[in-house]
Amino acid sequence: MSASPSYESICLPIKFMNALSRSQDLNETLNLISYWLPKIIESDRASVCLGNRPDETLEVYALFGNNAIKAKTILPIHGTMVGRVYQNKTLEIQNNLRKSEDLDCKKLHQGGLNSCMDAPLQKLGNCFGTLNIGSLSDSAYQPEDAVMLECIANWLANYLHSQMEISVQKKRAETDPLTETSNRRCLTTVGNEMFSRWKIKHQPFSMIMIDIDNFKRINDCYGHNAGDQVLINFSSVVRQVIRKSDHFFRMGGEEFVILVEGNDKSISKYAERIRQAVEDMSVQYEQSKIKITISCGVTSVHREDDKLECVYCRADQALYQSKQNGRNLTTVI
Ligand SMILES: Nc1nc2c(ncn2[C@@H]2O[C@H](COP(=O)(O)OP(=O)(O)OP(=O)(O)O)[C@@H](O)[C@H]2O)c(=O)[nH]1
Repeated sequence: MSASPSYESICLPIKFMNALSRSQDLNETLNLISYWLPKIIESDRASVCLGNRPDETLEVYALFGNNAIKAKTILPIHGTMVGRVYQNKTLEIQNNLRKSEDLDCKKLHQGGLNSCMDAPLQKLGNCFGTLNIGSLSDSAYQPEDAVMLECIANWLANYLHSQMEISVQKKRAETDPLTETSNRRCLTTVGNEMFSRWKIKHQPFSMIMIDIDNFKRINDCYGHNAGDQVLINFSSVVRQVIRKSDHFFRMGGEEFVILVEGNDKSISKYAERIRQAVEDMSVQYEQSKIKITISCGVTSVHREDDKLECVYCRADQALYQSKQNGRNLTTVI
């Protein structure tokens, strides 16, 4: 390493400070941190890990530089240096990675690194992640570097923690608690964004509106809890059939919407696949096996549509026709 940083001061790039204070998004903040950290403490790799409490794992959320452990990698807490730092809430330095028995250190060494240092990210005494750097050099990190990383981690933990809180609350506000699908409020946001992209960039999209058939009978026959279980299982089956790029919403009651990006000519076949998957499923509730069917209304955005509601109304009309024609059907308008 070149000149050692001093114990008394840290030099922070103004561009980093400005970008950090402007960032309103957790991912953007994580990426900013991993991008700028090697410029503050000389390193060949920087990453941020966030803890996943129920799973006892850590996920690499952002990464810059050497790719020895890739972003999105899930690391166990036990048997890793990063896990120990997370659990003990104490910074660690490993200046000879080839000698380490820790899983993450071995991976870093296989990827060409020789030293690493991890610091806990803490708020109110709780550790929620780690800030990590790595170097190609042997014995890269000295006690003064540890003082710096710890200080930076404590300072950044405030930003990260408040943004994590905001993103949890945002997710909660946009999620239906029963089925864990996005809710109607989220449909308005995502739908209007897709509609703007259609108007400005001519990127088309389609809407599939779904309504469970004779759902009232299920509640009447088996009880409200059974009805809830049907809604949960139905949502899970739909999530298995749709693609990652699709957006799935619960409008309320037993009515759902899927927004599909792009100009999918086979959208009716796609809706049929969903309808068939639901027809094939059965919900075990106490001693009963409950079968359900759905009706679908499908439409794509048209040139003459001047707002999202036009698409919504057409999908609703198509759904109405499916109901009128006997249910368990898909209608395209
Ligand atoms: N269990 C349960 N039932 C719900 C929930 N939300 C709405 N419902 C019930 O869903 C039923 C919907 O009934 P209807 O609107 O008459 O529709 P349907 O029986 O599915 O009939 P069609 O749509 O015409 O096929 C009502 O009895 C609502 O009380 C929920 O979260 N859980």
